[in-house]
Parts: sequence; C-alpha cells; structure tokens
Amino acid sequence: EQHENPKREWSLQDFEIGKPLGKGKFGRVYLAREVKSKYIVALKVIFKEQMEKYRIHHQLRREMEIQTSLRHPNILRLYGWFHDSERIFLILEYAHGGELYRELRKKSYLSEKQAATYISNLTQALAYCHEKHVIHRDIKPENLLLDHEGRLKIADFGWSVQSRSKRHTMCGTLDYLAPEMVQNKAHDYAVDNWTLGILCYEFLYGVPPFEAESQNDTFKKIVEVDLSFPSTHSVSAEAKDIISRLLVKDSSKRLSLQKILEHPWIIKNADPSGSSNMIK
Ligand SMILES: Cc1nn(C)cc1-c1nc2c(-c3cnn(Cc4ccccc4)c3)c(Cl)cnc2[nH]1
Repeated sequence: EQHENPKREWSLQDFEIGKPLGKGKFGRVYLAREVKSKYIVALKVIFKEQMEKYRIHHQLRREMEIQTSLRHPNILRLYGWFHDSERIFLILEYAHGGELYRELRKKSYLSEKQAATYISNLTQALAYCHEKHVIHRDIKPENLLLDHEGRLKIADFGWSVQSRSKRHTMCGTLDYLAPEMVQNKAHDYAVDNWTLGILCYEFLYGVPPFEAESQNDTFKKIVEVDLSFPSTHSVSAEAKDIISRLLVKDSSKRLSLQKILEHPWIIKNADPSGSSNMIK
C-alpha cells in the first residue's frame, strides 16, 4: 500500500486529522487517515521551534533514520515523515489497543501469563534492536502500546534526548532507572535488562519495586537493590526468580536477553503467538 512506499513525498493534504491521542514534551499525536487508502495512522506533530530550542534536530534525524529501518512485530512502525514551515510530522503505525499502562491500572496487576507474554515480546524486540546495534530503547511503561490483538508495541523513537531530559525533569520517575544510570556511571544495553526486571515486577504487583515517598528514597532503594516481594497476592517462585536475576546491581551478572527467553517462567507462561489475548 501507499504507506509502504517510503520514497513517496507526503504532505498534510494526504491526511484527514482525527482526535488527539496523546501529548509529549515536543508535540502531540493525532489519529489520522490517509485520504486515498483510508489507512489509519497516528500522526505525531513536533514543533520546529521547540526542536530548535532543545537543539534536538540532528538527534531527531538520526533516531528517525534508525526507526524507519526497524521492522519488528513489537516495535511501532515509522512509515515516513514530512514537514511544513513550523512543524515536523511523523507518520506512525496506529496501535488500536492504546496504552498498556491504562490496562495495568484498570486491572491493578496482570496474570502471570499476560505478564510473561509482554516480557517475552519486549525481550524479543530488544534482542532485535541489539543485533542491529540499536541500544537503549528506553523502555518505559508510557512508551508501551497495544495493537488490536493485544500485542505489545514499543512506541518510543529512542527519544533519548526527550526521555533523558524528561527522565531528569520528570517528577518521581527514577523507578525504571538502573543503578549505573542513577549514579551517572557509564551504562550499556544491560540497563534494558534491568528495566525488564522492573517492568516484570510492576506487571505482577501493580507497582514498581523501588517506589518510595521521595525520589531520594527511591534512589537509595535502587542503588541498594532493596527488593522485596509483598505477599498481597500469590506470585509464583519462577516469577520471583526471573525478577531476582534481572535486578542485579552488577550489570554483567544480569540475565541475558537469550536467557530470559529460555527461563522456565517464560517457557511455561508466555503465549508463543506473542499476542496476549486474555479471556475478556
Ligand atoms: C491513547 C490511545 N488510546 N487508544 C484507544 C489508542 C491510543 C493510541 N495512542 C497512540 C500513540 C500515542 C499517543 N500518545 N503517545 C504518547 C506521546 C505523544 C506525543 C509525544 C510523545 C509521546 C503515543 C501512538 Cl504513537 C500510536 N498509536 C496509538 N494509539
């Protein structure tokens, strides 16, 4: 279809704009429909003066080039982009299921099957990124969307400058950062393995493991890896085992992406089709 042809020059006239879907620091995302093919997309609008102000245009260009080259069922597609005098428009895959986080909040916590399916999806997407030498995909819950089959989609564009600045300025969201990140040490892609541990815990308990009243307390709990499993509801020993093997201070000792996919908890609970259609 049209949207598969990346060479095509797009313009705003090619789209009918629908309701706003969400907003970030540099712009908003709208539901949109390509006029000729009636194909539904998400159109992300970034204001150039915002981009200049935060000096991110070369970073944005590089991230967009990377994102266009990524093809994976658990990574949201970037079909193309165009710009006018004051805005840049990204033509993105539309995830019909919306934010994974909304579902987590609605259910307070997920079943082990659902959590394991999402962790397996994320791990496969990260393994794909790492083998293409694309690291630090910045997997944070607000970047996780669901398609119409309940399949997880990483929706970030490595907006590392946005998320990094967001991370430093976002109130209270140290929760997903590895010790080496919060201590501003050199970090590599093993930070993503740590984040998978945080997300796994949060999917199963509804809250991140090091959540605390103040950022300072969270900081201390992260660097001390002060991990405990509440007995509010029963969680399997295998689930606790995989979390304990990911939330390890020494980044070289964290379970590798390959080992995650071979872990008994994943083998036993993850839905091989990748979509986690739970019985409604
Ligand atoms: C919300 C929502 N509810 N339902 C039913 C579907 C969606 C949906 N949202 C998206 C979205 C979407 C929206 N907002 N955001 C967050 C954002 C926005 C601007 C800058 C940075 C980050 C992503 C996308 Cl990209 C792609 N597909 C999406 N689908």
